[in-house]
Formats: sequence, C-alpha cells, structure tokens
Amino acid sequence: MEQCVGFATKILNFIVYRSYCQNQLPENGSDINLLEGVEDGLQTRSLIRSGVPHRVFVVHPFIKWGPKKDRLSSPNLHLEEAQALINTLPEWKVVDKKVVSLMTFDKTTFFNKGQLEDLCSIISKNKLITAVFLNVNMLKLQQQIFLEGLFNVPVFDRYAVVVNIFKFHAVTKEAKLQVAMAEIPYLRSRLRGRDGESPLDKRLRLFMQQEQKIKKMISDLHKNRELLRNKRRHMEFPIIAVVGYTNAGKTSLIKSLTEEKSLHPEDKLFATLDVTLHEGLLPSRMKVLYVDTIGFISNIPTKLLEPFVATLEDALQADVIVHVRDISHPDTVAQNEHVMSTLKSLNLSEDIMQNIIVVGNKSDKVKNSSNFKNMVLTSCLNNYGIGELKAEIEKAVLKVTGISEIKIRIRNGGDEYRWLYKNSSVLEVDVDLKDCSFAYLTVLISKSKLGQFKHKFIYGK
Ligand SMILES: Nc1nc2c(ncn2[C@@H]2O[C@H](COP(=O)(O)OP(=O)(O)OP(=O)(O)O)[C@@H](O)[C@H]2O)c(=O)[nH]1
Repeated sequence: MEQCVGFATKILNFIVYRSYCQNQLPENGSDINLLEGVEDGLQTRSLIRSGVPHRVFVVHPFIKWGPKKDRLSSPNLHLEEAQALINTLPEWKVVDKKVVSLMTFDKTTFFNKGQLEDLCSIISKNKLITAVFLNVNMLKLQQQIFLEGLFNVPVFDRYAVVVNIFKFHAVTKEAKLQVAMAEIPYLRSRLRGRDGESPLDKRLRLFMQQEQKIKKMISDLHKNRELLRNKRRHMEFPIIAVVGYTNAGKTSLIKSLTEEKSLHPEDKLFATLDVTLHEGLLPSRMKVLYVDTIGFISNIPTKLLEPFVATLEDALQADVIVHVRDISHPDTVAQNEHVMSTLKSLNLSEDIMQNIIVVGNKSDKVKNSSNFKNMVLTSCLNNYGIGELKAEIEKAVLKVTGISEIKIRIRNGGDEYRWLYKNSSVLEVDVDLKDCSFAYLTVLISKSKLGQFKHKFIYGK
C-alpha cells in the first residue's frame, strides 16, 4: 500500500501524466506507444494503453441512493454488460470483476480510502491484471491520472473501450471516418488543463485540422448517400429499418426474413457498425429493403455517438421501423426504454414513430413468453414467428405507402402486361376463359405507379 500515498504518488502521477499524454496522442494520425510491454507474446504489466490485448479487472461503480441512482437496472447486470464489452475485443479477457458502491463519481480519487486500498490489494495480488476497466461513461483526466498512478496499470472508461470496439468493427470508409471523429473529443479532453505553449499544443491544433478534414469527408459521403436514397425511393421499394439494443438479434432477424446466407450474426456487441441493405420478399411477393443499423447501448457519452447520429437518422428515413428486443435478457425492460428514448431524441417524422413493429426475439430462451404483450414473438434460432412478422410488416407497408391491391384485365403478353411486371408486384394471373388473349392480373401497386399506368395505357390511348 505504500505506493498508494504521499509524495511518491505525486511524482509517479507526473511521470504517468507525461507518458500518458504521449501514449494518447496520435502522431501523423496514428497511435504511438512509448512503453513496450510485450514479452514472449504475453503482455506484462505496464502503462501501455492501446494496440495490445489486455487482461482486465472490471470494476462497476454505482450510486447507492439519491436522485442519481439507476432505478431501471441492477449493478450486477451492468457488470455483466461491462464484461461483454471487454470480451468483444479480440484477445482481451476479463480476469476479475467487482461492484463498488459510491455516493458520487465526482471525487478526484474517484473511490474512498478504504475502497482504494481494497482495489490496490486485488491488483497487487493478481499479477494477471494488466488493465482496469472502470465502467463509467468518461473519467475526468485528473481521476484517470490519479488512478493509473495508484494502480500502475492503464485505467479505461466506457468511452475508451467502446471506441476500441468500434475500431475493430468499422469496415467501410464512412464507418472508419466516424470512429476517427468519435475519438477526437476524447483525445482532446485528455489534453486539457495544461498551461503554456508546448509541442502538445501543436498536436492539439493538428487534431482540430484533422477533425475539420474528417467532417468534410463525412459530409461528402452523406451527400453521396442522399443520392443513393433518392435512387432507392425512385425504385419505390418499401424500406424497413431494423433497430434494437446491441446483440438483440437484428442481423439474425434480417437473415431469417431475407434468407440471405452471407449474413453472419455474431455474439458480440456492435458487430454491425455500418448500415447495410438487404432485399427481401413479403408474403405477397412484394419486394422490400431491410436496413441493418448500429446497435444501441446505454450509458455512452452522447459525444461518442454523435458522428453516427446522421447515419442513423438517414437509415431511419424508412417506411416502417422494426424494433427487435431480446426478451430473454434480464435487462430487457431497461433496454427497451433506452432504445425508445433514443429514437425519440432523433430527428424522425411523426409518421415513422407511429409505425414501429416490436419484435420479441429469442423467445426460445424464455419460459413464459405470453407475458410479453403487443409484440410479434420470434426465434431466429428455429425460424419461429418469421411468417407472422412478414405479414405484420406487409400490413404496415400497405398502410403507409398507399400501395393497394387491384385486379386488372389486360391483353396477355402485351405492353401493359410487361409494364406491370416491371413496376408492380404481380400476385396472380388468371387467363380470361371467355377470351384467352386476355388475362386478369392481381397486382400490388403504389398510387403513383397506378397513376402512371392509367396515363400511359388508359387516358393516353
Ligand atoms: N437463442 C437465440 N439466440 C439468438 C436469436 N437471435 C439471435 N441470436 C444470437 O444472438 C447473438 C447476436 O445476434 P446478432 O444478430 O448479431 O445481434 P445484433 O442485434 O445484430 O447485434 P449488434 O450488431 O451487436 O448490434 C448471436 O449469437 C445470435 O446467434 C434467437 O432467436 N435465439
């Protein structure tokens, strides 16, 4: 415990702070690590922060009582989610965990004296620990410096861990740029509180320039996507956006709805960082596009998600939203509240907010699923409820898009026939028994397409 007190700590803090800043700052856009800590492939204890896998001691602090107490969820469930976050990072492992109750998260030392002694003792006894994950949104710089000086291992908060996960899962250029944008406020917050000019200030300026550059690139990509969206609209395929808490089963559900073999659901948080489109058929054989979106997660600083908001709002310019819930999750109620309040905070139309279909997924893991009302129960594992869900989606699509079912008599194989096959969903063809050169076509057609049809083939004649 002698390392936990006194002058030595201050000196150590100073050294940590310097190496910390150096460790945090990207030079020419890439991370630099000054402390090498890898021996024979095994990470030894050091203050190295990124680029290497860590064996992590997960600490979940919670407010015991008062207005800041979390009343929707329990500390143990938060601890579980924190472990899942760490296990999502390739080769990172949780080696110990602990829940600690506090009155406030604002103290520079974060914990009280007794708790600090307890944590120090766990860390010094368990030599496997190479980092601490303190499960709070974002630590203040002074708190981080203090705790790293004390524990002598890096201390990560949720912001740092989630950015790391994002980095692993960003595939497209847009997602990579958004992750770079998401990291900047964090890195900048780690530079505050110093006086005078220094090489670090120059790097701060570089950050700002970099931020402007990334913003411009993202905005160009958005313009591009708007063009794509207009094209999508032009094709008049109804769009179904699939949202949900991370790991609820969005990708699995889209796979079941579209039978797209190439989709690979993963038991990882934030496996989907990019918005992707998938084509599917409804019971009437109407073609629709499903949009897979980034998963939601609670207790993440809004700054971190800001770069993704525009993409999400864009993806949610849909005809119908399908909200996938994991009803087997012990925190399903709090997850639902979080998704709904995030949706409400986005810039979405009233119409789309009225058109949300709730899906109770993973029903195979629930003993009494009849407790879950006002939702379509599904299991992607055994394809349960998928047909019913498709029928619900179709009902909602017909309601919002003004697509209607009509029966029309036209010449067999003629121009009208070809036009309808191209521009509507043909449900049935019955040959006119009185005159075989004619047929009755039952089609699903949008208002505007019906107008075009009438103009071209009825009034135009
Ligand atoms: N038992 C069971 N497991 C399921 C079901 N649906 C999905 N899973 C599993 O849940 C995990 C997460 O599924 P995904 O489809 O990747 O979830 P997601 O919501 O797209 O996840 P993110 O991309 O992280 O937001 C995977 O291991 C799936 O196999 C289900 O109905 N029952």
